[in-house]
Amino acid sequence: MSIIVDKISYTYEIGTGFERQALKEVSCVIEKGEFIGLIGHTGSGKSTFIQHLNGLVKATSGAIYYDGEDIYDKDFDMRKLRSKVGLVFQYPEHQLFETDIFKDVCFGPKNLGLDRAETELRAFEALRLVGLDESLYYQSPFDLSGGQKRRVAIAGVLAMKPEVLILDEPTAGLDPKGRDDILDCVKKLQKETGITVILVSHSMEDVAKYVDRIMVMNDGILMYNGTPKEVFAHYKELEKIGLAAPQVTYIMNDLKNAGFDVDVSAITIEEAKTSILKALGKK
Ligand SMILES: Nc1ncnc2c1ncn2[C@@H]1O[C@H](COP(=O)(O)OP(=O)(O)OP(=O)(O)O)[C@@H](O)[C@H]1O
Repeated sequence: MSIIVDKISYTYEIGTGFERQALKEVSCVIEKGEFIGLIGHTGSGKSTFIQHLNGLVKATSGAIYYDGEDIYDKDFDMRKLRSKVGLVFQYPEHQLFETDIFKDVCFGPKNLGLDRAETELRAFEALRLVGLDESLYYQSPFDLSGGQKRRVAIAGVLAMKPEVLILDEPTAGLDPKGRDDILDCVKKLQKETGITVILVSHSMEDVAKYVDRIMVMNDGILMYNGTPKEVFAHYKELEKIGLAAPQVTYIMNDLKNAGFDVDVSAITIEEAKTSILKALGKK
C-alpha cells in the first residue's frame, strides 16, 4: 500500500461569492504501516484533505495515486478505494444506531456482501482490537461511556479490513484519561495489525508521543512534513500559526538558552528527564 498525493488543490463553492480555496498544491507520500499525525488549527484544511484520500471529495486540480493507480482514472474502482481507506469521522458515536454493539460492528462487513460467518468473525476481531470487553458486545451502544462508544465506532470501520485507518479528531470531547486510552488503543492496534494510521488533531501535545511523522497544515498548505523532532524544531514558527509544540520542547529550549547542555529534541518527559540529569552530571 502506498498513496502518492501530487499537488492537489481544492476550492469549495467555485464560482459563487463563497468561493474558498481549502487546499493549495498539497503533495506527500504515505507508506504502508506509517502512523501519521495530521495537525492544523481550525479551518486549515485537514478534513478536506482526508476526504480526498478515500475519494469522497475530488481535487479541483492535481492527482492521487493509490498503489500506483490514478484514482481519478475513469476505470478506477472508487468503491474498492472506500473500503481500503477507512474514515472515522468526528464524533463517530453519533452514527451508532443498531440495538446492540455487535450488530453495529457487523453492519459494514454485511453491507460488503460477506456471509454471516465471515461478518461475525470480522466483528469479533475488530472488537477485540479496540479492547472492548466481551461482556458488552450484546448491550445497547447507548449505555456505554463516550470513550467506549467511540471504540465501537472505530471497530465498525476496522471490520471492513481497511489498509488505511483515518481518524478525524478521535479524542474530541473526551477527558484526559479517555484521550490517553483511545490513543493507546489506536497505537496498540496499529502495531498489532501493521495498518497505516492517519490521526487528525489540532494538538501537537496529544499526538507527539504516538506518531512517526507529523504533517502540519496551515491555511490549505502542507507547511511541515517530518518526524516529530524535525517538526518541533520549528516551534517558534508553529507558535506564529497558533500551534504550540509540546511543553517539553519549551522547557528544553529554555534550559539550553540558560546555558544547560540539554537535548532540545527530547519529546517525552522520560527523554527530557534523562537529558537533564545527564546535563547535571548525574546518572
Ligand atoms: N462545505 C464547505 N463549503 C464551503 N467551505 C468549506 C466547506 N467545508 C470547509 N470549508 C472551508 O474550507 C476550509 C478548510 O476547512 P476544513 O474543514 O478542511 O478544515 P479543518 O482543518 O478540518 O478544520 P476543523 O479542525 O475545524 O475540522 C475552511 O476555511 C472552511 O471554512
